[in-house]
Amino acid sequence: MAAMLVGALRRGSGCRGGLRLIAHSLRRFVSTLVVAEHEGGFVKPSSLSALAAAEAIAKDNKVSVLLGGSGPALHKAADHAACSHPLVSEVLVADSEALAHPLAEPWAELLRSVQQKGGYSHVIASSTSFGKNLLPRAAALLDVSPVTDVTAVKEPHVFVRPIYAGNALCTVKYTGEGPCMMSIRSTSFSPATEAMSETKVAPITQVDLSFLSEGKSTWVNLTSQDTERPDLANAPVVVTGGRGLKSAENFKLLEQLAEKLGAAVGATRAAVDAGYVPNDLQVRLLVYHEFCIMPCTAVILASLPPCSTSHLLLQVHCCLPFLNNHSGHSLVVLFMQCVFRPQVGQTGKIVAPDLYMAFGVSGAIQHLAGMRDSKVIVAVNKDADAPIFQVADYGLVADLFEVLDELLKKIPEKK
Ligand SMILES: Cc1cc2nc3c(=O)[nH]c(=O)nc-3n(C[C@H](O)[C@H](O)[C@H](O)COP(=O)(O)OP(=O)(O)OC[C@H]3O[C@@H](n4cnc5c(N)ncnc54)[C@H](O)[C@@H]3O)c2cc1C
Repeated sequence: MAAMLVGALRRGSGCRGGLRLIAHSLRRFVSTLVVAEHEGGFVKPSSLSALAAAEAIAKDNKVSVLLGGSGPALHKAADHAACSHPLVSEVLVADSEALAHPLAEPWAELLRSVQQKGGYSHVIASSTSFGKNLLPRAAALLDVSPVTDVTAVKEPHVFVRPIYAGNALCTVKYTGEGPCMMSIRSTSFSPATEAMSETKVAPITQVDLSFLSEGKSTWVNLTSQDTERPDLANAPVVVTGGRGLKSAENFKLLEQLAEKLGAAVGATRAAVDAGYVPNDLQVRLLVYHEFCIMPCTAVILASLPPCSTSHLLLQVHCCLPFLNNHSGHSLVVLFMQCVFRPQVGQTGKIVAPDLYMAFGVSGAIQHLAGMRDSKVIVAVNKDADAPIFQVADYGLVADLFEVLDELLKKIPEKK
């Protein structure tokens, strides 16, 4: 129906009043599927931002929330989703062990199936590691081209997204067939703060998962370091150090400050590469079956430098068609080790905390791309011409070691 209406609009048939009527009818057919992530029985803040993006598409958007996983936490999160936003009209729950981990393969199948049944005009996921991994794969299955990293919605099919490491913003119009699949930068869409009335709790429906087949990838293990520090991506205060810190020993001063402020610690790529920052090591082991691997390809995969999960998985997915073309062996096991770094920027995390403090950071565009949306930016640098001062709300031209020393003396311990 919506496609027919678009056709009529494109042909320009009818009088202006008729067109207005058609455009009005078209708006009524906006319906959105939000792929939600959850943790500890609650929908994650980044997915609540995806709901805010759905509202930006149309005030009368009919929103379905898709949640997957298994166990009581999933059902608790479904209850949360059902009353998380006034536009949510239904919550779809996919309860299966196969969806308990963020493996793109079964999730992409799920998304394709739910989309084909629901015929949504839009599908939204957050630009998290999971969303970035899932969306292109699901879009390929549905034969559409996704719009990624959307920061603003101008019209239902017109979006703003950053290009050139966030140095420019471009407005793009999605002209493809439905659905319009998009990932959004959660820092650009504030989740609704008003509580929903109890009468507006959306119904929860179980998704039929009979189509799920045994996939080619299996989740084996995840080990991660527990830390009491807030997660870098969601922390309200971030304290970041750059190459100006000069050593891993000095970086500990920054950690002491973060401790006192209850802040997350970030770093520039230069500081990470110089080895100033302890890495949070996470090891993810994936097993890929049924395709062959050429020795030279194995070398490429094994020598990947430490990088973010999404970056690493993207590279592996890019290799898959190549691997499949060289069949000959039936089982291949790839051990992928992924180091999660506290790096902020184009190739690191995108953050937008209430307070961002940068010590000894020059402000390269690749770094600014990851933090320029922070509400208040404080920069300490001994070079008055450092580009970081162009985005800073408060800038201090000073030796960072003197400033850190004074701050550590004056700020009381966190209770
Ligand atoms: C494709 C690509 C992707 C990239 N992605 C990222 C990314 O995601 N994140 C990222 O951060 N970078 C990224 N980079 C690297 C980026 O270009 C810069 O090299 C990096 O951000 C610089 O880090 P820095 O500011 O710590 O170091 P520098 O540029 O060396 O700056 C150090 C600063 O410390 C100051 N300083 C030194 N001593 C003191 C002192 N005692 N007191 C006060 N100030 C002092 C200096 O004046 C200087 O301004 C990327 C680069 C490329 C090519």
